Amino acid sequence: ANTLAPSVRLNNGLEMPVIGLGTYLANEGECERAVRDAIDAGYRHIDTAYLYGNEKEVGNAIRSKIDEGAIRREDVFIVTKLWNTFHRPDQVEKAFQKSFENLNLTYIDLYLIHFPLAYKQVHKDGSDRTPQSVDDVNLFPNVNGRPVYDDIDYVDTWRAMEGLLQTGNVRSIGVSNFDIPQMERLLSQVTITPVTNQVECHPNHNQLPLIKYCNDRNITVTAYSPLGRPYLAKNNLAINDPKVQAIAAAHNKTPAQVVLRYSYQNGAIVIPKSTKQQRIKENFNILDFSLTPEEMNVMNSFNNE
Ligand SMILES: NC(=O)C1=CN([C@@H]2O[C@H](COP(=O)(O)OP(=O)(O)OC[C@H]3O[C@@H](n4cnc5c(N)ncnc54)[C@H](OP(=O)(O)O)[C@@H]3O)[C@@H](O)[C@H]2O)C=CC1
Ligand SMILES: O=C1CO[C@H](CO)[C@@H](O)[C@@H]1O
Repeated sequence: ANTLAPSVRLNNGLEMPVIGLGTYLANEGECERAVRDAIDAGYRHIDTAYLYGNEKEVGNAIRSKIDEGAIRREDVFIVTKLWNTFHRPDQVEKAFQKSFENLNLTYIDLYLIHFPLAYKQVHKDGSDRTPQSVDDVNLFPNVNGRPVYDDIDYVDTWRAMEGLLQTGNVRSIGVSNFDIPQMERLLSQVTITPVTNQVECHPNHNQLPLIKYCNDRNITVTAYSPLGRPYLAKNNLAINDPKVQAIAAAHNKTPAQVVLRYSYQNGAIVIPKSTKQQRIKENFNILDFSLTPEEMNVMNSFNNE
């Protein structure tokens, strides 16, 4: 059997594995196999979202692994997210229910507010009709390419998220893409503290102040785009840099592993996405080495804030 990643204890007492599989752009036909490969490689945490359109495939993969006897439901941590068009408090349960049905997994471990901003809810057919179901909603309402926002306070959305815990269908709730002032405002007004804040986090955007802010309050930070999305070909991306290649060579690791290890050593949970079996394994294999303080300093130099 594969070695599993350790878990962190969340502020509600539940445990969340420190490495998860990302699934944004894990498309139809490849997502299910990638999730199965990840379970085989030792991953016990999968990150999806209603937005990604692959919740059914994620659920199918997990159920097939449960049916095979490879895992039990309680061995895996499944995360999905509330999209921006469903922030109205009376829409939150409906949107959750849709994700819950798509995943079809007895319960969901963690449900996140995907962004601290709301989009207006309009029908995807372009008419003025009120959408009758979640799948009727245009996920990117826009006028001439500009998003159409709705004036809904994320504090009100959060209170509806709190209500979901009563159903027993979701065990933890959290947020995503919240900055420190937004966290501060949320925490000052609500009773249940988010278990995590999932944010963009990699050497070029290392989020050290946010990690400290959250960890001081017993909130984990989940690092999304932890490789820095190499396909966007940004300048100065750590994963492509000779200094990172040298650090990797010194540890007999790959640049991707060094980049993931860096955010992990900074205290973040990492959720790299890959649909390639070899990379899925590679990205998981970051727990058997550590970066020295000098190497961490080199990695810190990529931060561009
Ligand atoms: N809450 C939010 O708003 C957001 C959440 N997320 C979540 O975080 C996850 C990860 O972030 P994501 O944006 O996908 O970006 P990542 O930083 O994880 O990069 C993924 C890209 O890197 C490639 N890749 C994977 N492994 C390696 C490797 N070892 N070496 C070189 N290239 C590699 C993948 O290609 P290939 O698949 O071909 O291997 C893919 O193109 C998402 O999938 C999603 O679940 C992401 C963005 C926003
Ligand atoms: O989760 C996500 C995946 O990436 C998308 C495109 O950048 C984001 O909009 C979204 O937050």
